[in-house]
Amino acid sequence: MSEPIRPVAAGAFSDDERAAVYRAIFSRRDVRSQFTDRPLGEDVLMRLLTAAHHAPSVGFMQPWNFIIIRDDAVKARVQQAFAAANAEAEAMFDPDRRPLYSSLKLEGILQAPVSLCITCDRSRGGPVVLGRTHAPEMDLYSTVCAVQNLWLAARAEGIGVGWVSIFRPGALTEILHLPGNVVPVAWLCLGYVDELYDQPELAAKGWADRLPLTDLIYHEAWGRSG
Ligand SMILES: Cc1cc2c(cc1C)N(C[C@H](O)[C@H](O)[C@H](O)COP(=O)(O)O)c1[nH]c(=O)[nH]c(=O)c1N2
Repeated sequence: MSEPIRPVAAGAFSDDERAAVYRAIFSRRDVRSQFTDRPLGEDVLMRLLTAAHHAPSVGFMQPWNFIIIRDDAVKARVQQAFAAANAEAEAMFDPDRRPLYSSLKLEGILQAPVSLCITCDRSRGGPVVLGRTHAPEMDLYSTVCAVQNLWLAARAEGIGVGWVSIFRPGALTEILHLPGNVVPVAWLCLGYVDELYDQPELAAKGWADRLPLTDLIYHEAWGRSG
């Protein structure tokens, strides 16, 4: 049943509102080690999940599920899965970069009070989904939009989020008993933070710098700068 369309004003936000949106975008960080012990309640978690659930999705497919993990035993298994994959990853970097890589903390799975696995159900909506017929990966992209909504809402709530992706294929599927049609898109560590880096931690620690935006903009076709 479709509802009648009720238009809402679509003008620019007030200066303060706009500043708040950009502040969330620019001060959002990937958090690995600054989590405090402050418990994360159900109310705020539901606000974050509601923000995620309002993300755009291909054909309005809403392919996501949110698996909330508070159990230390499950977190411990995931942390072990990280450690196994991270040891492999470390060995793949050039020897001259390896010491720096080893010094980086790349997850806070056991420190964060709550973890969240955001999944993508690739079969939701059936085999033909508006906008996805020629590009099946659009459901995965939609799920990433949900992650980003949550990440920004969390920043506004004073909650840090850390995305951990250093897992062997199938590790999260096995630990979380995911069915075959469901892909684990993001393992997110969540917890209140008192402080954040003022720049990406990987930049602060000399791993990578932010690329100049002007180098990334082309006009009309690939490679044509203004
Ligand atoms: C898809 C994906 C996957 C990962 C990440 C991000 C994204 C988007 N990031 C966080 C990443 O390192 C971080 O976003 C960048 O370094 C930029 O820093 P800020 O997010 O601005 O703090 C990340 N960080 C980390 O320490 N371990 C990880 O496994 C991952 N995995």
